[in-house]
Amino acid sequence: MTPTTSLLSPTIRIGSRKSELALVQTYWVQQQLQKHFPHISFEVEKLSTQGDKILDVALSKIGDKALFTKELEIAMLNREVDFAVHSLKDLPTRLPEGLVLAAVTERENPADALVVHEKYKDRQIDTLPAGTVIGTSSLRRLAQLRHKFPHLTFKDVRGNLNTRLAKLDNGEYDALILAVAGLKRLGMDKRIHQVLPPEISLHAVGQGALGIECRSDDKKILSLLKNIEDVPTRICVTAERAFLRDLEGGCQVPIGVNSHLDKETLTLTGFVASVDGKRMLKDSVTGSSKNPDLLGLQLADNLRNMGAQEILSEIYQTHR
Ligand SMILES: NCc1[nH]cc(CCC(=O)O)c1CC(=O)O
Repeated sequence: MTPTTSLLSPTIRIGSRKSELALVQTYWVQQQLQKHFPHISFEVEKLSTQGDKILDVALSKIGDKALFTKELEIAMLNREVDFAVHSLKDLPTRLPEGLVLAAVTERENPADALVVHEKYKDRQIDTLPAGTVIGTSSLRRLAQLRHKFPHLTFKDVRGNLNTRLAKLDNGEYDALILAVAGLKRLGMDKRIHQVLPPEISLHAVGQGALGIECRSDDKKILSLLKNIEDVPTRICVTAERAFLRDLEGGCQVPIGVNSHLDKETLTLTGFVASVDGKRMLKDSVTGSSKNPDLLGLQLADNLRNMGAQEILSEIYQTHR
């Protein structure tokens, strides 16, 4: 593609959250675009979202799913920024009128990682002693780990990655479950003690991928962003997001996925669980990668037929 640029082309403004991880991700996107379009100038506008401000409330108790994205979306609709870079897993499956998921970049390892306090450096997730205090703020991680390891103790943890790791090191927690992707992007690979396999932890929808959102009528930005789209990642996350969109209701729910693309064949695995981890419904579907939405909907249907709706309705009643 030939860069559409001239001396008169205005600076393109990229919206980002202010957190260290968000900025690393946004600067990476800026750099990729800069390689494709050396004559365009890109600048990063740092905005604070509700999720960056409310740090003392459990994420599962804050109803708003657009916690980490709303302020950026308002800025796009107000034409204060041209597009926004998100961790795709923080981007709601339904976007506001006038905005689209313009590009999805190549996914980092989407798995969850176990990070341990020094005193457990010789243990793995399945050899941690009873009562070990695990920090997580995700109902998905909580339900899956309670299901497999009911003898462990779980405690909510909030704050950015550095804050969480400090709370681990000072003994407030014995271990944390964090995304491999976030740790890697911040250069903290060394803190990854164990990458949890899908049999233990299915990841969040979109985990490990970046989602870039822009105004649906902005043809110039849409075509610019297509240059950094990763097609295999787009196929996987399209199936994952269709699955979640079809099942989720008004609040955070214990839902996880795994997708595997082999040439033209996509396999999507997903679960819905009760928060206590006692009921766990899991299934897989396989089909053509040409219609990933369909696979997501099929998997949601299968889980509903297995009784997912009952679990979800209970969660909506008690967590509201
Ligand atoms: N909700 C927090 C969040 N949003 C995105 C990431 C990093 C991983 C990713 O890009 O999926 C994290 C941290 C975590 O889950 O440990």
